[in-house]
Amino acid sequence: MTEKVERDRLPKQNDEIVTENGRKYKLGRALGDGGYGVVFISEFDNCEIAVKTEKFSKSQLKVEIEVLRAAQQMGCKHFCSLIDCGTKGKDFDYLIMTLLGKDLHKMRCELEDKKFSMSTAIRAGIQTIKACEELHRIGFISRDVKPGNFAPGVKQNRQNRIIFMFDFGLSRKYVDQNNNLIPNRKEVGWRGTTRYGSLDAHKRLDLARKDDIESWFYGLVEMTKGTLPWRNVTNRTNVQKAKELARTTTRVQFLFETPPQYDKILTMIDAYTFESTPEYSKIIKLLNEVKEAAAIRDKEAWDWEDESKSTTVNTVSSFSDKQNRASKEKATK
Ligand SMILES: Nc1ncnc2c1ncn2[C@@H]1O[C@H](COP(=O)(O)OP(=O)(O)OP(=O)(O)O)[C@@H](O)[C@H]1O
Repeated sequence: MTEKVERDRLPKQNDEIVTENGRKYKLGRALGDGGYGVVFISEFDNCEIAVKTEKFSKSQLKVEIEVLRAAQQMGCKHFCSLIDCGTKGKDFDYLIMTLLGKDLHKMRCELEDKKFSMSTAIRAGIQTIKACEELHRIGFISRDVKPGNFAPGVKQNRQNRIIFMFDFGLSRKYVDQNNNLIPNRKEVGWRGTTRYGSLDAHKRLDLARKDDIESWFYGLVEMTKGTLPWRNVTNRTNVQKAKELARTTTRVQFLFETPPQYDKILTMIDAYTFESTPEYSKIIKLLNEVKEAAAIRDKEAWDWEDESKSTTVNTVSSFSDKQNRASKEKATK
């Protein structure tokens, strides 16, 4: 009788990961549940760090490692440092990186009125588009830009004023070795998270830098207003329709109580094509105009640092397709 080979076993709290060169990481509590894995807290050199693990056969960590390596080489500001990485047999892959705080989606949902102050929304908007610009500069697109994939760093590392981009499981190179754009592959299928997906993502088209910026814009509006018109719509085609209407019939409601600069930014984004280089500086300039008009200063506390504003409740995130697929798989097991 052949013995059944066990594989795809994720580690648990209190397990130890021993790397190829003998470093040991004792896993603490789980910080988050990803699509096919778990992120744990751990310690290295007396510093708290994060350990992302993914099932061996489903692992997307290779591309994440590529992104973090490239970001490190190019001195990017809005990315975690890659501390270690490896594979444990046929069980799981792991990636060890800088610890971050709670993501912007969780942080917003924990606020009393579920929306950020203009000061936090604008400053988070500027930092998150800068993170997208850095990702694009190193040759990758995210294809899953959303507030849930950005988080501030932690005080321990003096990074609590910086917002980081994380989760590159759906990322892809958009340029080749010679830095030429990879040609449009036209129809390739859905990628990303329904709530923040670009119109071209809904059309299942190949995505480009402009799609990351369109998703970033939906996140900006949500952080500012606390909601998006398609928040409670589950059917993807109806979400697409709502996004299309937000350009025409419902544009005024969509952008109601947002600064007039947001309207200009949306017009700019909608003019982009697959090949366009988004005008990051122009968009940041418009956001800086909002900052100046409202006398917002960089030193101000973030909303989540202000205890009077926070209610700590459990939040339901907007799940990516990877997470949805993984939970369905779990449920059918
Ligand atoms: N460096 C980090 N520091 C602290 N927490 C983290 C870190 N990286 C990830 N997390 C937490 O773990 C959760 C899952 O991480 P991540 O989004 O990278 O996993 P994923 O499997 O790619 O998830 P998804 O299915 O959303 O694509 C995050 O929502 C976050 O709460």
